[in-house]
Amino acid sequence: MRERTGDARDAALLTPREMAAADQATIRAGVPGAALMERAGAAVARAASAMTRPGQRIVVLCGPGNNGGDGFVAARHLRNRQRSVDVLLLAEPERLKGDARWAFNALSGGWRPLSGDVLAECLDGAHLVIDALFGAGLDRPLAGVAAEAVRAVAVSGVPVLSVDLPSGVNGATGEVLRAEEGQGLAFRAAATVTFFRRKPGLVLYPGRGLCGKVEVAQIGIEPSVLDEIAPRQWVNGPDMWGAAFPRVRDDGHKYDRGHALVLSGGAASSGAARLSALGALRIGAGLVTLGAPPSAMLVNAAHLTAVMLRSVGDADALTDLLEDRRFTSVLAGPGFGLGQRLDAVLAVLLSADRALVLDADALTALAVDPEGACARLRERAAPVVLTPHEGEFGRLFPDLKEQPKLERARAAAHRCGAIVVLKGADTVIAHPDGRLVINDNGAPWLATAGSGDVLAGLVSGLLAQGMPAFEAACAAVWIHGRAGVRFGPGLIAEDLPAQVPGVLSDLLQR
Ligand SMILES: NC(=O)C1=CN([C@@H]2O[C@H](COP(=O)(O)OP(=O)(O)OC[C@H]3O[C@@H](n4cnc5c(N)ncnc54)[C@H](O)[C@@H]3O)[C@@H](O)[C@H]2O)[C@@H](O)CC1
Ligand SMILES: [K+]
Repeated sequence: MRERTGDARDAALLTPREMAAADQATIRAGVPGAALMERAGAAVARAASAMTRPGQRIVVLCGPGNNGGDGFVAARHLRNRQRSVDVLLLAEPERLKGDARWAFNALSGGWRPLSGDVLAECLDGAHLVIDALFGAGLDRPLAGVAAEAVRAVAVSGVPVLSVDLPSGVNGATGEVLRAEEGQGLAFRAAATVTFFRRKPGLVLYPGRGLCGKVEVAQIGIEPSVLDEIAPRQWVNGPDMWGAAFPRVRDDGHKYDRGHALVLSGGAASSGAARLSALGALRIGAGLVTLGAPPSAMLVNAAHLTAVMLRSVGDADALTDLLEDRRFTSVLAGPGFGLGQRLDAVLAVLLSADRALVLDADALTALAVDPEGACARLRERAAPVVLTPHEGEFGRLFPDLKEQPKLERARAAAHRCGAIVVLKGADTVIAHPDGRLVINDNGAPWLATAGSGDVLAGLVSGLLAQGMPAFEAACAAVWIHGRAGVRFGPGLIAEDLPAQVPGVLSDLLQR
């Protein structure tokens, strides 16, 4: 693995507001807005050319703003490439402004107003639709002719290439804008050409499911503008955490690689903690001990080999065990079972000066008193990583439930001073200081019983090795995703730890 973290600026995700600031900074530095639009439109035309052959028909839907401007430029280039292009305009031409007006004039005619009838006529026999209705400037749900166009294109089955974002998708949140009543509407694109950097709305669902294959085109914006804009969200990848990843020393000892303690529930649900323990061991913790109640000692002993086993019947036993300073991280929650033992164990853990991962039942137990839990978490000096899925998150932060995913995760991390891993197909990892990473390498078959237990174990295994908590959480989520992709369909949680070595050796070769 690379010694240095790569340029995290490559992984930055820009909200529409940040993207507008990047455009403006570039324009202030002397690059005309029309030059940016020309490159943007040309990139769209290249992508559209690759999706069609000369002589084929392309319908370009152009909106009233600069997204439409990109569409005019693309249409001009595509005509030069011998495509037959219908430009349908969702605005009075005299209302076009600035760069969009320039691009419209440069098209020199050959357009029609967008209406249901004209669109139906154009879609018949068309090979591609370019969606240049709305991009970063979308500020209300699609309605009227635009909404009809989305429906008609969907019914036609003609593939869509979206410019910047599928119209209807909020670039900051990935949500489809919808009126108070009723469903939201957005294009479902086969591909999207976006500019300079990806947008959160292309990485978060439902936007991620609507944008198809995403190409990021460079249009002449210098990466140095990011220093000024200072975006606070990135897409997950080794560039974000590679430099902090634990390195195995040639002359190292197992105790140099940390000792993770994983707490098990009762006999019938002890499998979850074993999955976590295997995850922790596979990701490189030098030692892993499973702390089980007496009733679960036999079953755990029968199933464990490299993982050590200790009896931890109650809070006192845990306190005694933690006297051993060599335990460097503790994980509680998977399969633990709610009740007195968990409450007592949590009380010990919240005041213990060890890196902590709280998952599953531990999160449910904290949700009995969310405010008190956050206050206690905030007081801790050692790092905490919380790994809730949506249900657990909703119980722990009930007032945040309705907010968009990024804002929810950010607010929760800030409130409890913990790293929050909000799990899902688009897992978000939030730092209390506002930094946020979105994961995009998962596979649908990772949504299987016990998968989250392995993930919690991976986090605790990295924490045990002293990796900073935010980086550890991001790395664990990414490696977990990659492990799932590597195994493929049919995956069960038991398969995940065994995939970790392969993922690690790929990483080492980067
Ligand atoms: N110089 C620049 O700023 C550049 C901008 N670029 C393009 O410009 C886009 C952003 O342009 P704009 O800020 O003009 O925004 P848009 O073109 O996305 O749309 C803004 C316009 O649409 C209207 N509108 C928003 N939602 C609507 C709805 N649901 N129904 C009807 N009308 C609606 C707004 O009132 C406004 O008139 C980017 O997505 C990108 O495609 C690129 O050309 C690169 C350069
Ligand atoms: K669009």
